[in-house]
Amino acid sequence: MVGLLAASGLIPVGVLSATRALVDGLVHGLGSGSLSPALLAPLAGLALLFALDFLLVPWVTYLQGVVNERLTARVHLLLMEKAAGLPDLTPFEDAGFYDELQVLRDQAPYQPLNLLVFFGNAFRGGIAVAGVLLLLLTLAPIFPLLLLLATLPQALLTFRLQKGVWEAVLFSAPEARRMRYYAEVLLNPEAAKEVRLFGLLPFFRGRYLEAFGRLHQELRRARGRQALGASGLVFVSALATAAALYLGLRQALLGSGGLGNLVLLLQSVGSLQQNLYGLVQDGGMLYESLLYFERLEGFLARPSAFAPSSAGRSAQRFEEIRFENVGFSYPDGRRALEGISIKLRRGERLALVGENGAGKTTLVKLLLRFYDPSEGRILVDGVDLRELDLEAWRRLVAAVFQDFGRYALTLRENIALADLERQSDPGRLEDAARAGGASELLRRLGPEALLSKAFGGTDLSLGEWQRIALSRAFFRQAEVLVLDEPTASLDPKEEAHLYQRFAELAQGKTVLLITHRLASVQMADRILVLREGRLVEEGSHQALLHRNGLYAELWRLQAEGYRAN
Ligand SMILES: Nc1ncnc2c1ncn2[C@@H]1O[C@H](COP(=O)(O)OP(=O)(O)OP(=O)(O)O)[C@@H](O)[C@H]1O
Repeated sequence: MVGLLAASGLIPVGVLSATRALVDGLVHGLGSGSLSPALLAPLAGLALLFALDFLLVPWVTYLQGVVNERLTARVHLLLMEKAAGLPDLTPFEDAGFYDELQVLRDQAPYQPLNLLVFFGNAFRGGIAVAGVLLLLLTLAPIFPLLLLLATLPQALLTFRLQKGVWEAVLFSAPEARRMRYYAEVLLNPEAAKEVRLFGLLPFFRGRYLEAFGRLHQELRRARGRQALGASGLVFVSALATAAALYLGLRQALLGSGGLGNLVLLLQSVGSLQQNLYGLVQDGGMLYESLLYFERLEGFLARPSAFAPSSAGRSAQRFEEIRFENVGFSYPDGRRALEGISIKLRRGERLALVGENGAGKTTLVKLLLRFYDPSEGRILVDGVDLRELDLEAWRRLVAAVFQDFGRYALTLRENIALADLERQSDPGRLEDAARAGGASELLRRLGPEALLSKAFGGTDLSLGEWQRIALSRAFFRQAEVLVLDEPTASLDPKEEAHLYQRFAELAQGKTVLLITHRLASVQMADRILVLREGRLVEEGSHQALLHRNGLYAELWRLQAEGYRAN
């Protein structure tokens, strides 16, 4: 590609010198009535050069296309590997991280192409400019100097201002992100029902326009500065061009240079201006692309807050997990847990109960080491979780999260994601589906049913998706089973079924069950009651009822609802 670009950069120089030879030959043979060989050679040369120009363009485009596709895929892969490869969730708490990721992701489809196209153009333009200047040097050194004066300051200024526009784009990243979000609310199916019911189109449209107004103003200012600055230099440019043309004309009139030289000079002014200006434009865009790749590099080099995990001890099984005076604040300062000390023995079934925002999910997030505690420590058989091999530790755990994933994959894949090494084990798939209450679904749709409307498959109800999520957790035969509101979307029959099967399903596993349905916690060996991040009660169902505290109050409230009639 570089070779082809260099060749095409030399074409304008070839055209200029062939034109000069043509004009000189013409002057020489004027009146002879025949085509002399001195005319034929430049003529053929010109024809060849034009043809070559045509020939090179599609090949350069072809190569740029091929390299672009690969480069774009590579950039996306690097972003995916970085974002999903970070072991913790802390980066997602940081608006700067989001911004950075969004800018990098939004521009990933075109910055690689920009890099290639603008590098190509700038490279070709650079060669053309250098060639034309060298050619002018054969007339007299003053000519390239004057023409440079006519064009270079303008070019440099434009380049400097282009940087301003790019910085404005970066600066306005949060606005651009908001615009994108408002548009997505209206364009994506998730909010389609509420958008229609509540008539939200004008609201989100208005929000979009507000964000657009701010972004647009910023960009317009930067662009205005660019245009204004460039017009300021127009006099310098005109004077230098006039001087060069005057000198050339005088030389021609004095007979010290042929007519060919004058034509060369006239054409060079146009060619230089065009090429140099193009060079600046392309150089500016190239600079922008390079800034993108610089940011990408910075993002990829972003260190993780976590120490490398694979260096740690690899837990295969455990006897006891202990929270020692654990406290945790989210990176935005929100206090979520305070002074938690609990012990969880192998095979024990623990229920976590408490009002919304009490810290139940946060506790699980710490157990899975999505975050590290702000105070205290979590010990697995006496070893700090931070010193364990993180991957090995997580392999011991299966979980159904409140916001479980719904993947646009087949039913089988949706379940087998929890243990991809066993994904082609049909017996295991059936067992997991049975455990999670998805047997009937599996039978009705078949394992290869695609669960996505967007890709031409089918969709499920929320409760059916929850059964899939449960089956996924059971597919991974883990030591620890975390269930965060696992029955929130299940019908009463399936919920009852699940808890009837619970003893069998949880056999040999250590279970952490978070639920607001207190009827289901009775099967736990022990119940922990959290309130505002603190552990306020602990014991069996009976013991807690007896105690007549928060648990008993919540229990009575729920029981009354059922007893009312
Ligand atoms: N990413 C976050 N950043 C800041 N604060 C958060 C974040 N996630 C949760 N919180 C806050 O931490 C506290 C505990 O939240 P958590 O999700 O653990 O509650 P929970 O007991 O699971 O509640 P629920 O019953 O509603 O699921 C809440 O006050 C919540 O607002």
